[in-house]
Amino acid sequence: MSELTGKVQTVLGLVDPDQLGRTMTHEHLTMSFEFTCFPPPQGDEAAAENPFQMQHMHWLRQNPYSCMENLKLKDETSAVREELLVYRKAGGGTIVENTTTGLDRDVKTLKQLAKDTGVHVIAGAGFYEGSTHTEATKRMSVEQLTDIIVSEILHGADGTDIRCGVIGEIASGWPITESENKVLKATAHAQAQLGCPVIIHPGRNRAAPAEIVRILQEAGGDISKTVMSHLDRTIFDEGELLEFAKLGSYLEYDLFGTEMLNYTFNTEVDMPSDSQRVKILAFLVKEGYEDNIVIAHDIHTKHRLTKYGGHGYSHILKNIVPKMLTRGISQHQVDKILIDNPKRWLTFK
Ligand SMILES: CCC(=O)NCCS(=O)(=O)O
Repeated sequence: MSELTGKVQTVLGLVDPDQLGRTMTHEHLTMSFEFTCFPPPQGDEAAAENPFQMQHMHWLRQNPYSCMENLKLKDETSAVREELLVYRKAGGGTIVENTTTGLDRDVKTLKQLAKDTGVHVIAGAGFYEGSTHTEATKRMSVEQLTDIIVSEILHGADGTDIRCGVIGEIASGWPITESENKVLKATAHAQAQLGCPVIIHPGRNRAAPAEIVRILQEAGGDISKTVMSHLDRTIFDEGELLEFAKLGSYLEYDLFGTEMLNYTFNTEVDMPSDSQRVKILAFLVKEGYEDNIVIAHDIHTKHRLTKYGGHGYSHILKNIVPKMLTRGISQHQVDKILIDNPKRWLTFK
């Protein structure tokens, strides 16, 4: 038993799990994604330089990662503050903010946003994808990486006393690199010490989620306290999804609000629509996985903010929940997905 046992750790301190309310389990409130910038489609070079105006929004929705300006969510703290106030009004209580080292994590801003808006914010410990690992990170042993993650939860992140309440998003590409493998093992070791929640961003390959679960399990991780993110763009076959679900992690559909034809990160992938996402949730519920589902928007670019005509952090509460209720998911099951499952996951053992 530690002082964390039975509690949830927000950027403002420990809270009773019952205080969380409706929770988006995978969002970003401030981060940089400039390192992912892709060249625009041929002939569209000028479009990537367009100002953020209504007439350019359709292009941005189709090519979100080809406009450098779009990748600087960190410049939008005032807009995000306004959005969080709307989120509260819409019935939201908590946001899990998964920005880890490599994405320009800013826990001081998270703390200020939580104070200003009354939304519980839970910050993420650990490291993003291998391409963002510094040479020093790559040289570290699993033990050194574990110590850093544990310290971000017990003492504070980035030279502050602001403590993280979840490990992740811990990200890997495909195939998993040596450095990513060490970070995954360190994640499992830290989780075994602390009894804390973990959230994973798998590589964009259907084999990635199960491979990561295997690595975590072999290193002593607790899969029942682990969220597997981004299943919307990773596993498409229903049989494969059920095979993965049997492994016991939380199953996260977290790209609600994104509808794009050409998914630059993996052009083989047909990104589902929100209606298709709801259909998959209904399928998982029918198959008995209502206690494992969590959902979110994973906002990580500017164009998804309502300030720029995007869907914002309240889209699920305002638009997706009513749709779920018309597609065979009961209010009780919706409450499990938005309240009970996140609460159970986020509570330290
Ligand atoms: C930092 C945000 C992030 O990693 N988002 C992942 C989006 S996707 O891989 O699912 O397209």
